[in-house]
Amino acid sequence: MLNARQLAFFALKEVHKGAYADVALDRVLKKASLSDNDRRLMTELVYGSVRRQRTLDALIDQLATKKSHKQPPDLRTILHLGLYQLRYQLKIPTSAAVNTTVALAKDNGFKGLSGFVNGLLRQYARLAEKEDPLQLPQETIKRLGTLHSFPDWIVKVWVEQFGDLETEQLCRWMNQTPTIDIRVNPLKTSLEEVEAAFQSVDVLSQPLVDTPQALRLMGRTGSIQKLPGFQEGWWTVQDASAQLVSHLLDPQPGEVIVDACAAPGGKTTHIAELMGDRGKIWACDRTASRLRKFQENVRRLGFKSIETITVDSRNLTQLENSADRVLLDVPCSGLGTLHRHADARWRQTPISVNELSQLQQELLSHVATVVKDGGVLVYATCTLHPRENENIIEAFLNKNPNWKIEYSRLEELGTRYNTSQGYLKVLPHENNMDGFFMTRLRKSNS
Ligand SMILES: C[S@@+](CC[C@H](N)C(=O)[O-])C[C@H]1O[C@@H](n2cnc3c(N)ncnc32)[C@H](O)[C@@H]1O
Repeated sequence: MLNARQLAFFALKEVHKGAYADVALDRVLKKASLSDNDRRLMTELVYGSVRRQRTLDALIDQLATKKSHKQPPDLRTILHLGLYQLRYQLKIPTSAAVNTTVALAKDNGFKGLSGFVNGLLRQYARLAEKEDPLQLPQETIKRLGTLHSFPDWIVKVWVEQFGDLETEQLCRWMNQTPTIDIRVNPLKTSLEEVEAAFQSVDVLSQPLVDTPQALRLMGRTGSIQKLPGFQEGWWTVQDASAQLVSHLLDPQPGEVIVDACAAPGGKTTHIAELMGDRGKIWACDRTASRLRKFQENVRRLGFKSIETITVDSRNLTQLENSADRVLLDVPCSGLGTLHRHADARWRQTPISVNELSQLQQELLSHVATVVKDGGVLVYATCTLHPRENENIIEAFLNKNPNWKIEYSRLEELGTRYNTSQGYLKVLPHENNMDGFFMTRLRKSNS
């Protein structure tokens, strides 16, 4: 039977061929029969090695005569696995980390290089007894990028916004294991009832400030969908900061709402809850497969007020001037949720950010035409990049003098967020929630 490290190696090979880390991990896990402990170890090794890739490569560059990118790709992956355990999995004894990595090398075509693997890992372990073996560049961006394993361009975007100190806190935060928040459906149950149901299966949870329907799960939960109340539609998994978005929209019973980028429906279903399922919600998305997932969620939660439209919302002509409120939760680079996707930091690039920013601009300028005179539009992203946030809103307001930022609702949502200039920014290192940007705009009554 294959062990957790061997399976982690298979999954990482897929990732290095271009697969998403979660997809590769799931595919390998489905075929394996591992104990819970081994599943956890494998998951940690795959996500950790992907996340810490830059730091691990820097160590190989230092400790081997051949640079990391000149090593055979599979050998580099094996070294990542070994170094990851030595550096970040301190509960694993050094001898176990080294010996299992040497065995991996032997079993996967590198018998002749097992001595090299052994030597490199033992050298790391020896140096680490005295001080951190990682040698860091002087220059701030490269230093933070190497130490915390982020590409320079992301560190630069953050240093320009938050300064060196906060960027370091943010990088550390994004390397943590993510927490899980749920949103309780008040049309079916209460926070107290869900807390008690979770307690009955030894899962602890706690309410959060500013988001009245949120519970944060504490410790191990096992498979989320098996927790009490999921099938019954009592709750939905949604980070607390994403819950703030629909509170900012503040939809009222009986209104017409358009959610222009709706799938998989986290915010649409929240809107339906806030409206008591009374009114009409048009949920639009251009990706049919994501809308199918959306419909499953709507069925589970049991809402009648939601109707879906498969459409590119840049051509949403049928709903012009029809909505009291519009939510535009655009596709974005996700720099506020990097902790949730181990490989996301390596997938995005300055070029993808430019493309997204173009799409966001087009979506905003068209979707604004769906709002009635006097109506509201909330623009939201889960990123921390001004090109997708402040710059989009500033350019829109400059071109559309009949739209203004509405400040009052921002303040009502809680004072612990950065709300300068009318933008509510959730900063993970300060608020301990996913990074988000949101703003509420109102169209004049012309
Ligand atoms: C950030 S996600 C939305 C998440 C969703 N609001 C939620 O809370 O579950 C962005 C969505 O925009 C959709 N999308 C991307 N480009 C689009 C377009 N031009 N028109 C409509 N939907 C689009 C994507 O398919 C994706 O589902």
